[in-house]
Amino acid sequence: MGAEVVVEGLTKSFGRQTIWRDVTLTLPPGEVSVMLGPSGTGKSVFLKSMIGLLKPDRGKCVVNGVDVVSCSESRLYETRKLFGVLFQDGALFGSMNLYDNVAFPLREHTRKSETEIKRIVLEKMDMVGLAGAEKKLPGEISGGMRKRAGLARALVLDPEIILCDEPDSGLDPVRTAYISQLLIDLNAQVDATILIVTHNINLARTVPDNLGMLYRRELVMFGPREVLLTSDEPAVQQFLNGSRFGPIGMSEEKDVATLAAEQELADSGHHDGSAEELTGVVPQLQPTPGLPERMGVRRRKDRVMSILHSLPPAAQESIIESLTPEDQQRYGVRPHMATATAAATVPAGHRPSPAPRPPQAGERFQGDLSGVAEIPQSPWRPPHQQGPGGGA
Ligand SMILES: Nc1ncnc2c1ncn2[C@@H]1O[C@H](COP(=O)(O)OP(=O)(O)OP(=O)(O)O)[C@@H](O)[C@H]1O
Repeated sequence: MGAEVVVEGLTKSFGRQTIWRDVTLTLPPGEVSVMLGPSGTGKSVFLKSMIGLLKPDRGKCVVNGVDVVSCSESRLYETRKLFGVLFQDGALFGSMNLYDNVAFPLREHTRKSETEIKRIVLEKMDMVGLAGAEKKLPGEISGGMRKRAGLARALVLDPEIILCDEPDSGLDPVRTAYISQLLIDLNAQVDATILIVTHNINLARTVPDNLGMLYRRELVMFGPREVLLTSDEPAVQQFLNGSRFGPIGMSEEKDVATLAAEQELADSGHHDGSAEELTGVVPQLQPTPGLPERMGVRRRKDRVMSILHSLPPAAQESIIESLTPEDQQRYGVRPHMATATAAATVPAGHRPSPAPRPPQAGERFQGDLSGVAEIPQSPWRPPHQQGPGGGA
């Protein structure tokens, strides 16, 4: 199973420019998470900070008990071996064929024989659908194949955590769908913790177990995918719909006058440029038939049900609806109970419309929804309730 990554109060500036501040989140072991955010919000900087390539000003990023922000160079070197990274452009060596590119970390960081290296390289190239392409040079293959080769290279040291920087960049929608499926299939096979940064909405809607968004130098939210996908936060809705109308502007947030002018345009029927008004939670991608079941999904179910009462009602409903009738019975929940409970706890005339604001990073939903779910014996506890060494 992949490692848990606990990020606490992480803050990063370049000179006087704060990129993001007080980022706090936990990547649950073996689950797939996506970090969304408009261009330039510091998603790549976040990934680089997690592996110690950039030094945050404050905060922690703890992996297997080691804080990569403050640890010694030698511990950082060791801890980095737990990570496999797919950089935005694949970061392949142009003069080496794919075989040598994928073999590179093994030759660099291990003492394995060439026979053993060959076995591993061929296995990983097969996993990413590149069997037979070993002799090709990066310049001779498509962008999608370069991403796959980058992923194969990220896998050779059997990482516990895989970081993917915009795996969809430069790919058409069909190739993006293939790479999305590949990421789910890889997670099913290796059970690694995966964090993907992207601004691709389709990937964000269909791939992850958890979704977060960086915006205005902060983590707007991070949690089970249903929280962000049912959020009525204007910046989140605008981003998910790829709309010009909303608080996110061309290069920064908009002022009140611009927002009012936009509202007038919208009211007069002007189209906002978005392709479609998608709302809600679409089904998550499943591993290709024949591959193992994703263990992360099983663990996530117990984990999410243990925090269900802290989530906004719309997210709760979506989670409850995604359960089988047997699971609903096992957890003691039924459809519509979250919204009914929420409505019952708010005085008539003061009902939230349409749903209360979802919890921000580090903030809990304020409604009285305790007792919505009864959790059977589950080893998972939120990080702040864990003792030393606690985990899933
Ligand atoms: N080494 C650096 N020195 C100074 N500024 C930097 C450095 N690296 C990144 N930045 C700045 O940090 C900000 C965030 O950059 P980053 O590449 O992380 O954004 P992003 O969210 O990944 O964007 P995109 O989605 O376009 O890839 C940008 O303003 C960038 O110019």
